[in-house]
Amino acid sequence: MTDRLPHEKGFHVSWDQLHRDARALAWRLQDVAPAGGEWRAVIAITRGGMAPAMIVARELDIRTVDTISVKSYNHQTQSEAQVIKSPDMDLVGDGEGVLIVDDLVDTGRTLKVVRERMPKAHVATVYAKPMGRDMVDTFVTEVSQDTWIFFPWDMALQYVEPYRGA
Ligand SMILES: O=P(O)(O)OC[C@H]1O[C@H](OP(=O)(O)OP(=O)(O)O)[C@H](O)[C@@H]1O
Ligand code: HPA
Ligand SMILES: [Mg+2]
Repeated sequence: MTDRLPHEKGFHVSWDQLHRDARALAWRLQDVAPAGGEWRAVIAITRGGMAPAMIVARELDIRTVDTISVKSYNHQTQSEAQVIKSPDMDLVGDGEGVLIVDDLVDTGRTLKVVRERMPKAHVATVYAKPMGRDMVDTFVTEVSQDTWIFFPWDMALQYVEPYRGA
């Protein structure tokens, strides 16, 4: 995971916005569905991919959903990703006809290891940053590399002081 501290900008996503954007992703995916029009399964990249994957699976009426879990390790400046939970590989095979969903691509490290496992799968994210964009087949919104995306599951409503105090 990239450190959020050096990021210049923040892009705050509400549940409502995420729902709309994940639906927009499903809409785009309809047009690139495999021959016959059906994806065999959705694979969510945990944990951030689970909410978008649920929405996409609902919109496209895909009932088979599995997960892959990828953990990033930081060894000083070098960061690498490892699969710590695989989907059912009998189901997934080489990924043909399978849709992989994540909330965003940033550096592309997560998707690199996922793609190695399922080279023929279609990879979709809701948001994308330029460094990782080429790892994704379909996405909805691009933000700049120096933007940190804040997701609704990491946020809480909070009181804010008015601009002018009493
Ligand atoms: O393109 P990358 O640089 O690899 O970054 C993108 C990944 O980082 C975040 O997941 P994270 O590993 O923080 O775990 P989480 O989904 O459980 O929050 C995000 O949900 C993506 O999966
Ligand atoms: O911009 C981001 N937001 C949340 N999680 C992330 N993981 C990598 N980049 C990001
Ligand atoms: Mg993630």
